[in-house]
Amino acid sequence: MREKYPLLQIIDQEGKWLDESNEEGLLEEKVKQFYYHMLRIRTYDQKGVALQRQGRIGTYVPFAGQEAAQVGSALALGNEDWMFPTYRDHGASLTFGADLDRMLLHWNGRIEGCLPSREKKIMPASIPIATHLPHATGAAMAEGYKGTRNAAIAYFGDGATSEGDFHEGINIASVFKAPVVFFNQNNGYAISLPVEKQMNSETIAQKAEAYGIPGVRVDGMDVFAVYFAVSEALERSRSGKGPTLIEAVTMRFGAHTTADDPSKYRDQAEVNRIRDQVDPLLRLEKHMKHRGIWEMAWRDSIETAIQDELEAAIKRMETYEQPAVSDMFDHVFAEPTWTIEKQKQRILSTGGSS
Ligand SMILES: Cc1ncc(C[n+]2csc(CCOP(=O)(O)OP(=O)(O)O)c2C)c(N)n1
Ligand SMILES: [Mg+2]
Repeated sequence: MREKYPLLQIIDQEGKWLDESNEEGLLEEKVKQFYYHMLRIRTYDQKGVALQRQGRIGTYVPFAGQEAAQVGSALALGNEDWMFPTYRDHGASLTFGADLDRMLLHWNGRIEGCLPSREKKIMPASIPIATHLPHATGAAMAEGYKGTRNAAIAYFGDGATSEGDFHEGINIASVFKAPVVFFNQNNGYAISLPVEKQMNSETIAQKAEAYGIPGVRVDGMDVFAVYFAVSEALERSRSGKGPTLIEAVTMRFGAHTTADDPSKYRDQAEVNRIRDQVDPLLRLEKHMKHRGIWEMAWRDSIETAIQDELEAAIKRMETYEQPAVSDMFDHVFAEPTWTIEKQKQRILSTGGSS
């Protein structure tokens, strides 16, 4: 099956074009945009882990290693498209236009963080695995009924492919030719479970066959390959041909979440050893050097701007108004039940401090 679903790559590990005819491929500006967003979300991710370790935010979900998959896919989207991310895809959400302040409030456990953007159609991160795939199909079908050319993208991991919602979401999208792209990031693990124990299929892309849709396997560490694969799938869906299943083969460098210790189930020293060889940012940097479009001064200037942006946002998060303890009862049901109301009144009568 690996022969049938070969890994799509545009640049090799050393950043060189695999097919010389691509030379003229992407404009310098676009390449710099890829690098900028990958550096921005990596810096944000490093801060996220540090903030959690310092007790300044709650549990955090790192995505280092998956930047090319998240940036390449998000930048392929059109302004009016829908994004359905998981808890690990905040890098993709930020790249697509999620509000940084809201994202930080999300990690800080604030209700305001639940809606990532007011402008873009970015759904709140799905914590339940795969439940958002049928939602993405529904949003895409609605766009189809309205006769727009807008599409939806659903992000999900290798573990999500074992869920019933994966099957339901893709099957109905295929039957109705919904304009949706199913974007899988195969990072090799569902928490501690390696993908070989998750499924007997050699690839995730081949699962597309069961639904009668195209399956594409792409190197998730190659931002160009991801960008082209997702752009092509989106174009296909916009022209009424239905969904595509994309498997981006990637790697998570860190823990599943800050509450996880990966050394319990994988050789973390080995991950750290090969990290630099497979790092998507270093690969893009090498590519830019080959093309003669790498400037250290430019790299330093964007890094400073990113650091400043993040520090200012973190400051705003930390001075953000504290929620009242009784607020927790306001978001349980649209109309509170009498038990919820009673508990709320009890808290309020103690001054909201118990
Ligand atoms: C319906 C459901 N079942 C179980 C869980 C617990 N859980 C949280 S993350 C996770 C693993 C998901 O792995 P994968 O789909 O590969 O995504 P990754 O975390 O690697 O990005 C599981 C089982 C959940 N959140 N939702
Ligand atoms: Mg996974």
